[in-house]
Amino acid sequence: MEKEKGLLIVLSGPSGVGKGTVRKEIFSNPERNLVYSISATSRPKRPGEVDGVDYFFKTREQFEEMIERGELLEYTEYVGNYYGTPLEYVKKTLEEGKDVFLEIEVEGAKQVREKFPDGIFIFLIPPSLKELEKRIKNRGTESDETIKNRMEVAKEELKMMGLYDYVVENDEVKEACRKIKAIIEAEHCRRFRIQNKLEKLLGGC
Ligand SMILES: Nc1nc2c(ncn2[C@@H]2O[C@H](COP(=O)(O)OP(=O)(O)O)[C@@H](O)[C@H]2O)c(=O)[nH]1
Ligand SMILES: Nc1ncnc2c1ncn2[C@@H]1O[C@H](COP(=O)(O)OP(=O)(O)O)[C@@H](O)[C@H]1O
Repeated sequence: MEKEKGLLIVLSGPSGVGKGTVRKEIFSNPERNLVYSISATSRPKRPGEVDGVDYFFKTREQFEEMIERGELLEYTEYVGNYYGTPLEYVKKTLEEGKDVFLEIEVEGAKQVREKFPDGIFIFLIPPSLKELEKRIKNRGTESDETIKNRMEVAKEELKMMGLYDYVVENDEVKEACRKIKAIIEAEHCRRFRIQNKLEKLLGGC
């Protein structure tokens, strides 16, 4: 019987909603079959970040070469830096039957949808716009003007919600992770129910 392919899971949502936080929590205690796809970026490495762990850090020139060689599943330019998903790793890992998890912003997610319509697209939302603003403010050093711009961008990003399969509220991080894991589990059951039943019935043939 043909080997089951893994699922492609895309976690997306507006800037500041907590995508990175939720993803790190999920991978602090990952499911056996779930792997994270490390993105490439041209943004400078932050203190504590490790090349090949947090990102594959590239120069703009190196990143543009990757684009030209068709090595990226999707990419975007976000706040002045490139971000993209290496295609080969995703393809190979799905073929091996593992689930691949992407944590990317909305433009990239749209491109993935076109290439992998069977992916599971999960959109993370804040409990409220006020809370989103608080998170963006808490995160860093941005001026009031930038925060206003960020909020306008975030409102546009929120409008993309309708393109996703699932919407999960990130109120409590642990609760959001629990819901995401439950979605992945449910999708496995739904998609592979028939194949699993068949294998059970015919197993050993
Ligand atoms: N399209 C796309 N977005 C990505 C990728 N990797 C990370 N991102 C997004 O890029 C944005 C900026 O990430 P980062 O510079 O690490 O800063 P953060 O705002 O602290 O998460 C976040 O919204 C990430 O989800 C990728 O491979 N493709
Ligand atoms: N559920 C939550 N409750 C409160 N604060 C949160 C929650 N999730 C994330 N945050 C905080 O919000 C800020 C933005 O989170 P981050 O993961 O960087 O967002 P994103 O990756 O979507 O841009 C961070 O300061 C983070 O600690």
